[in-house]
Amino acid sequence: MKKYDHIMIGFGKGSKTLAGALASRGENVAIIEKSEKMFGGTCINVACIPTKFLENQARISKQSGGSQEEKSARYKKAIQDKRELTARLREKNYQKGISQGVDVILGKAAFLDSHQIQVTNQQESFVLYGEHIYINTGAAPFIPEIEGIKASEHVYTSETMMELEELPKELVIIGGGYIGLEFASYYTNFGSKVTIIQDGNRFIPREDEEIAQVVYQNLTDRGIDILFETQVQSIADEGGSAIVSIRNKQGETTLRAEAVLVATGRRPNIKSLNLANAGVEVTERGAVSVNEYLQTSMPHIWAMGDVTGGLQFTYISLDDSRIVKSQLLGDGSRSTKNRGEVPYTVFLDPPLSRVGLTEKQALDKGCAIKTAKLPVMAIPKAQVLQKPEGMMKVIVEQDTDRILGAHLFAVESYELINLIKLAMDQNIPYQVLRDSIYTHPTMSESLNDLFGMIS
Ligand SMILES: Cc1cc2nc3c(=O)[nH]c(=O)nc-3n(C[C@H](O)[C@H](O)[C@H](O)COP(=O)(O)OP(=O)(O)OC[C@H]3O[C@@H](n4cnc5c(N)ncnc54)[C@H](O)[C@@H]3O)c2cc1C
Ligand SMILES: NC(=O)c1ccc[n+]([C@@H]2O[C@H](COP(=O)([O-])OP(=O)(O)OC[C@H]3O[C@@H](n4cnc5c(N)ncnc54)[C@H](O)[C@@H]3O)[C@@H](O)[C@H]2O)c1
Repeated sequence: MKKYDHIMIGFGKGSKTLAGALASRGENVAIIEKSEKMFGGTCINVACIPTKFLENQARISKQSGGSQEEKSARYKKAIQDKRELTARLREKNYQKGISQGVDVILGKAAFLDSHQIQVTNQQESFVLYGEHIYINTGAAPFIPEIEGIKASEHVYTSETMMELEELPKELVIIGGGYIGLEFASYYTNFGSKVTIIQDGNRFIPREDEEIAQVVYQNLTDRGIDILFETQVQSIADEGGSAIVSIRNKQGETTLRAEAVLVATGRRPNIKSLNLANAGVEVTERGAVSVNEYLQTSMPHIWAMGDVTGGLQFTYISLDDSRIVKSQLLGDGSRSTKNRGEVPYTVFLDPPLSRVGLTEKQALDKGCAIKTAKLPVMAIPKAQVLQKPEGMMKVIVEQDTDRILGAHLFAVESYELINLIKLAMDQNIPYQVLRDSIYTHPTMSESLNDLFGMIS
């Protein structure tokens, strides 16, 4: 039986980063990955990178306009180019692992006990021994129990949707979360007619209410229909389309769509791991149970990324690897409690970026606050970019002048939000951002005006 100092299960962001760091120090490291199409993990193959490539292509296509045939041709080309991009990145990730001295092993991993892992691929099945083990198996789409959902040929997940070469004329999206809204935005720009079905009664309920209202208005102005408190009863194929039967307060009706995207959340990938054999505990919600140092119930086994049931972002998996690395190679002080603010962006057009508290959250915590709002149309760079839609809002603590939250529904906000995160982490008072010199014309300079409106 081959023995390793470190075995990573899953070729995710956390694994590949940690594996490289350990291997470069002469440690004996293996990554086990179940699919050769997933070398490098979810992000580069079927998630962040391909979706953001399509997001960009969709905006370019929208600007080009033209007939439905031209739009469909551009869409098809974008899907093909996306495939090339992911193949290139996959190969690059594989080669990087190898060149760092990491053994990349193809096969599905399952625990036999707390150190021995059974690896099974199409050719063989064998056992490896790991002194230290890291679970980084990610998450998979949750598919709700809806009649006909599995049988329909027109139902997709985010992953399979990005392999669809024909631009759907009508797209129905089940779920109005990150994936649902992003795909709604891309496919609208490509030229599809999009309807989002949401089970709840509020639009992006975790977001600041005022900003959510502006985003909602923007999406509906772009022609996206959003149905609330609506249940999908069944899906049935008919004449090259899916017939989606829905029910809400208005009664029952059907929607016809060439494609139906299921975007109802992603659940940790633990099923095939046989965690019980290793004595690794699982949470009630089916994630690997970890403490703030990402240690599982077994002292030599850690978990990183989506499988821990926390925030599902690539940069969280990356930061998880820093937390584990700090225990293995550093002073062990880094933890999920001191990693700082976690910003995020929903890649709409314009993007919605956020860090920190909403106004309501700040008030509920009993904070005395000051707020400021700036319409994006007032920002010169937004006019230059011909993207004047949106709104920026910040929340500042009355007594300390600390920034508590920022909600930027604005072009290029995915860059700007990281600057505000830095200020928040470093306890920099809002006046510093207000009075800073920024290059012109940029979206950053809007911080002069935005924070200048705090009184
Ligand atoms: C459509 C979409 C768009 C997204 N966009 C963004 C974005 O813009 N920005 C962002 O930060 N995040 C985004 N995310 C989230 C991001 O992709 C994930 O949070 C991130 O990829 C999780 O990485 P990870 O390290 O947890 O594991 P993953 O990268 O998911 O890697 C897990 C790996 O484990 C393998 N595996 C599973 N089980 C086994 C087993 N038993 N044996 C061996 N191997 C196994 C899997 O095949 C997989 O390759 C997006 C997600 C989706 C679905
Ligand atoms: N830009 C980014 O960083 C980015 C982009 C895409 C995805 N992601 C990550 O991927 C994860 C998964 O995204 P997601 O959109 O699948 O999940 P999500 O949890 O963000 O949203 C799921 C939505 O589906 C709704 N829903 C659930 N069941 C339903 C049903 N039967 N009918 C109608 N609506 C239903 C929920 O109310 C919710 O609004 C996110 O948590 C996010 O972290 C990140």
